[in-house]
Amino acid sequence: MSTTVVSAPGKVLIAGGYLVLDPAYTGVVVSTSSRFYTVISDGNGFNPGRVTVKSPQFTDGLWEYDVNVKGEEVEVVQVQEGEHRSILKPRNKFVQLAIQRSLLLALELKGAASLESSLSKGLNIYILGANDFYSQRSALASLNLPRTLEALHKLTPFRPCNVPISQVHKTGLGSSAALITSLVCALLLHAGVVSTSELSKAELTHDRKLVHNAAQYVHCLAQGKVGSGFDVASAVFGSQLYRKFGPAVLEPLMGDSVHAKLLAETLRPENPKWDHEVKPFRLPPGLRLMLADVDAGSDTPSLIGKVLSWRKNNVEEALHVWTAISEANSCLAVSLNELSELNDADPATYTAVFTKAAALIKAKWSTAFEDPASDKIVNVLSEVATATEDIRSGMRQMGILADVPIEPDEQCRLLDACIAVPGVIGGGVPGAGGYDAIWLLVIDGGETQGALSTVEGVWQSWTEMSVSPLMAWESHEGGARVEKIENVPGLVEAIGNE
Ligand SMILES: Nc1ncnc2c1ncn2[C@@H]1O[C@H](COP(=O)(O)OP(=O)(O)OP(=O)(O)O)[C@@H](O)[C@H]1O
Ligand SMILES: C[C@@](O)(CCOP(=O)(O)O)CC(=O)O
Repeated sequence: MSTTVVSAPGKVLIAGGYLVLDPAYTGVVVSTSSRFYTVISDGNGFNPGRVTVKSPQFTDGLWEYDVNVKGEEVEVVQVQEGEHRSILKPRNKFVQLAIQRSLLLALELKGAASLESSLSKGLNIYILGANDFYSQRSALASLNLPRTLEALHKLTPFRPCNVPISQVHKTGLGSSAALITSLVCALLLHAGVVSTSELSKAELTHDRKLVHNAAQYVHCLAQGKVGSGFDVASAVFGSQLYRKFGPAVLEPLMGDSVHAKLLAETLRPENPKWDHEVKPFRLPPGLRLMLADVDAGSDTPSLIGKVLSWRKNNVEEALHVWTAISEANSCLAVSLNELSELNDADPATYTAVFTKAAALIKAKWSTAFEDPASDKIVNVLSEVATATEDIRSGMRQMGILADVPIEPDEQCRLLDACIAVPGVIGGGVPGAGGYDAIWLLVIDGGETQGALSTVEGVWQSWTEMSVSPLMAWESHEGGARVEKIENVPGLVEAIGNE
């Protein structure tokens, strides 16, 4: 059987942090051009049922499993034999659960003979994350390279991190959600549960929904909790306005083991208990997402715990703040969509406005255009800017009230400096906030680079915190997708060099 390759993008929650944990609110999530890749091929046939998983970027990135189909069960046991039999090999709960539950679903939907046949030669699986998922500061420093996009492009794709997986410095793009999505989707594709043709369709097909439900389930199980799931949803479907599903749908499946029939019944897309909402979305033409990793990462679970307990103990105050943030979040989504519509209606005027606005600070926009068509476009652009400012002030207020550093002063100063650059529309702290990252929306100056290079200059010369750019922009390829291995720069080499 041929090689199966599936990629899934990372994410940036530009609006809706915390609120999206409650299905009453939606989040605006942008999926990134930086992706996780899973490559599956048949083994050499000496060990039927042996599944070998390698993550060549990590010093401990090797896990071997023996998979046995036993009646209505799929047993996945980590292989412990080898040179150092007395030392238990490290486990990878995320990977092991993805394999067990995906193959159990395949058993129910394709039958034992089909599953046994796809495992008959064993499977070799490679998992690789784009460099953006892991901080490249030390790599740049060791090569004497500056922290710039140009320098990042010089690094080998999928470069080894030279540490065990538990010690890697993640950048917040959602490595575990992108990994689980690419792995679950690749396994379901390799086992014939979903098809390349269905996954290639632009619409939200049955197959894509099944991948979503399965990946969402495995991710929740591996994390030991049902979060909002915006990260898995964007890894599967791409940029979107997301509303969380009620956790009740997964309750019957959260135990240590699960019956194949119940698994398939629960995960099938027609199950009405899957009540999440995915409204596909994309950033308007001419706007580019810029991301930077800021040195000290924050502990998201403890931030979440504190915010949720503040909300529980201060119901009215929290409702007031969340309502204001939610209104600003909606304004952001509506005005971004409106810009896309204005471009569709009159691309020439749209491009002319963007070209002129790119060179101006926001305060000058309102007086720079005289004709009504341009005026309309620049007004909506200003609404985007205002919405990002309103979101930031709401998030800062929530941080103060809940005593949590959502947009701490250091991040606030950095964002203010970036947003003052001509051509920068707005920005914020992604997701839960804290000290770990910032995002910006910038007018894409094309060849001239404009705001992009000025912002990079601000980041490079920033001394209060160490700021390092990420290469990602918005994914134009949507969510999870089937790849040809030779079309992904560096992938063959990353696997071959190992
Ligand atoms: N390249 C990889 N290969 C195998 N497993 C990986 C890889 N990257 C991440 N993982 C798995 O994902 C787990 C990390 O999950 P965790 O929830 O801490 O990350 P995250 O919060 O998604 O990361 P991020 O900071 O990128 O948002 C690791 O412990 C490991 O099990
Ligand atoms: C705080 C929260 O709403 C967003 C966390 O996002 P991030 O992992 O910081 O990008 C939690 C969640 O939605 O799971």
